[in-house]
Amino acid sequence: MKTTTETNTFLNYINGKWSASDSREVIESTNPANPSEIVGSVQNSSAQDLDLAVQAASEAQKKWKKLSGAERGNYLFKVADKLEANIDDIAETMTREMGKTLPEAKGETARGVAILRYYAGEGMRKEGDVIPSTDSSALMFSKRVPLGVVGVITPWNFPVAIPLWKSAPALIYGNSVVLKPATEAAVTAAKVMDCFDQAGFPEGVINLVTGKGSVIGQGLAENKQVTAVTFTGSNATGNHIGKTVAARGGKYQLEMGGKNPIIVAEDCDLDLAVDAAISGGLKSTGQKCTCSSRVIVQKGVYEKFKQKLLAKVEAISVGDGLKETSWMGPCATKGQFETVKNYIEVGQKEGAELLFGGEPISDENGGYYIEPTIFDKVSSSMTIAQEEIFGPVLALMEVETIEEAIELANDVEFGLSASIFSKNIDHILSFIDDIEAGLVRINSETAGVELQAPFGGMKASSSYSREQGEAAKEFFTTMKTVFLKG
Ligand SMILES: NC(=O)C1=CN([C@@H]2O[C@H](COP(=O)(O)OP(=O)(O)OC[C@H]3O[C@@H](n4cnc5c(N)ncnc54)[C@H](OP(=O)(O)O)[C@@H]3O)[C@@H](O)[C@H]2O)C=CC1
Ligand SMILES: O=C(O)CCC(=O)C(=O)O
Repeated sequence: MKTTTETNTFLNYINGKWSASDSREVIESTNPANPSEIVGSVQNSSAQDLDLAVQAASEAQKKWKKLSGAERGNYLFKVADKLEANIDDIAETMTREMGKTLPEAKGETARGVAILRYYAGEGMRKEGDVIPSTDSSALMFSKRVPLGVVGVITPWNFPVAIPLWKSAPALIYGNSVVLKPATEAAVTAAKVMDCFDQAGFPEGVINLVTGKGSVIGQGLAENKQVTAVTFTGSNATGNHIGKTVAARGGKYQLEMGGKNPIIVAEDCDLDLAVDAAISGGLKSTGQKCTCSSRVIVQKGVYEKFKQKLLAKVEAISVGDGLKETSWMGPCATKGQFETVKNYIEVGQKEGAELLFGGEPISDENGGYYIEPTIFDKVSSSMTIAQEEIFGPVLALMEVETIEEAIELANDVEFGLSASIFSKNIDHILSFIDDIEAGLVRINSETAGVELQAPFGGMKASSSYSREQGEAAKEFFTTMKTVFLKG
């Protein structure tokens, strides 16, 4: 990877070459556990840089789509090997850049390797169906074909997995890619891109352009040569991108927020439910769109659940994600830290009872740490029960019945993931039927995504499309229906 090593500056990757932006400006990416440490600088790219990348991608796609699926898959297998070889460096960079603990960062990078291998294999799978024609002397079949250039706009919370679960399927189905990663995690993205470079990917097939969302992300959304845009991030940005791409007739896919409930029924294994609330709600400092943020507990076990939860949350160690002793790292950015503090204040003002935590943790390096926080007596109309906090905050809500629990669980604008802890098959079946969520989890935490299964939400969480697994084919290809007669 070409970096100017003295300053640890990372370049754009356009048409198979590492290049500086014509703006000659860089943006510093800092460590949320130690904000005075600069992890690296990335290019503050201009609209002209983006144009070059889109042109390169458009040109390269013409040859790339002509390769067989197996040939494209071989390239992805090579990238997977490079990523695996660099797992320690990339995971450490991720921890230093966005704060996630090192074991979580290693797990995510290993997931990236598995994603690449899964989609590499996809190059050998079927790309259409034979459909009987009413004309007995004709052959009729459908054939999936690539879209063209795909714009990939990604957030900072999964800086390896999300760029890969969008780019790998785009590539295997014959598209070329321009990736615009979140600025807060762009150094990690540059290191992932280096794996494509080391694997000898043909020039222009995948490109990286870093810079401001309002310039590079917006530019991808507006550019008519970019046939499709896939996005994960906030609802405000996602909805804006959706409108922009739709207005020029492009295809888009949006994965956005969640306000995921976990229902704890009286008949469940309470210890399992407690562990799931903690793991699903507080891992990654609550910065997952699949995080549990509302814990809806049946009256009969409410007090017992609360005491068990408190005992375990008290034992959570917060600190630099690079330290083995840290179970929970800092918030990823100063902005995120301020947002979470603000939600905690609003929760108290609106009458929720602060049961545990709620304070920033002072630290000699000025890291963006917040105590794991539990609110009691939360009602559905409160802001902390409605809006995505993206921080280590759990809201406890008490209900009498499972019907009431499901109604409460559905009383939000989001519908990404939802979980129930119960041993009662009737409760479980009505939960599966009535819950408004794309991911329905029984006796398991709300977070946790399997790369071979469809991923996405209902209501405001997604644009009704699904990504990952076989579902990716729907978004990253279009269909030809061929009627062949001799
Ligand atoms: N669903 C999820 O997984 C995620 C949800 N969020 C939610 O979003 C909140 C804010 O986080 P934030 O990082 O600001 O999320 P954003 O949605 O603003 O950022 C996500 C991506 O979009 C880019 N972007 C920003 N503005 C535009 C634009 N006008 N056009 C095109 N692309 C753009 C960003 O670039 P740049 O980084 O340069 O701004 C980044 O690459 C969080 O508190 C959380 O609630 C955040 C991350 C992931
Ligand atoms: O839970 C996961 O593994 C993925 C979550 C996710 O996609 C997100 O937070 O953006």
